Amino acid sequence: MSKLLILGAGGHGRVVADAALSTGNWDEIAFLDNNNELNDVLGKAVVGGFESYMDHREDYSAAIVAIGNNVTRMIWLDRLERAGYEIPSIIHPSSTISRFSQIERGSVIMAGVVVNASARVGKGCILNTSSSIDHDCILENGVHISPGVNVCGTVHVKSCSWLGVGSKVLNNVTIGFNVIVAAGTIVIKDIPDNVMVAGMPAKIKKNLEMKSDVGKDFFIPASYEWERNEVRTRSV
Ligand SMILES: CC(=O)SCCNC(=O)CCNC(=O)[C@H](O)C(C)(C)COP(=O)(O)OP(=O)(O)OC[C@H]1O[C@@H](n2cnc3c(N)ncnc32)[C@H](O)[C@@H]1OP(=O)(O)O
Repeated sequence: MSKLLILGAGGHGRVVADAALSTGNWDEIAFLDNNNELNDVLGKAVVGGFESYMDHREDYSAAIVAIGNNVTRMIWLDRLERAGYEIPSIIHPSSTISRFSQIERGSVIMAGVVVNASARVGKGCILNTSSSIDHDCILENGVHISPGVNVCGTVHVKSCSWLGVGSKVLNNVTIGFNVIVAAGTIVIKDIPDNVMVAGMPAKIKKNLEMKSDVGKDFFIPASYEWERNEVRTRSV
């Protein structure tokens, strides 16, 4: 029997649960959430707070993190992996994912998403509703692509960056680590690490700090420093 534990029973957690149920891959789903007023979400049990994750290891073989904040999501994903949970990727059946793309564990792909050939999506990413990731793109770990975003071919988005709703990225651009691309922005040139950009074309609006004790290396394991040539020749 396949049982999935979802960390986070908020709006994003409900969408992840819905996508997981749509796959037909899970016999049972339950949530962990720190809101102790939640007992039942979408008719599924909330079986404890986040910190109780070790207690459920025997009952639930697989777990996924449904937390919107990129850094927090990656930290919890790491804890679950270390605890021995299987970390699946959840891919909504109405998405169109190229057989020549690669999706790493812990990533969730919502309804209406398109991922084209030779794209590579790292660990713990969110590809939100009706976004598109075109050929040869590299999304490193912990990236969030918001609803309606279009990423053209051969774009590289580094770890923990967030592309806001409806933003668009032109071909061959690199977006740095821990970047926020504001809603509706058009990115036409490379963006450095740790900034928020907005506008058409994108301009830097502010510098950002990584609000976490863990260093940048935590988010970019060597295995995810992908070479573009390797991406073009790999298939699932
Ligand atoms: C399923 C789901 O719901 S997934 C979630 C999807 N939601 C989103 O994608 C929301 C994205 N959020 C945004 O775009 C927000 O505007 C944020 C996160 C960028 C705001 O970040 P903040 O750091 O709070 O920025 P702040 O509001 O201080 O604005 C800083 C500057 O950027 C500008 N700015 C902020 N957002 C935008 C935007 N979308 N377009 C143009 N300019 C913008 C502000 O006007 C301000 O400009 P100024 O300094 O010239 O006055």
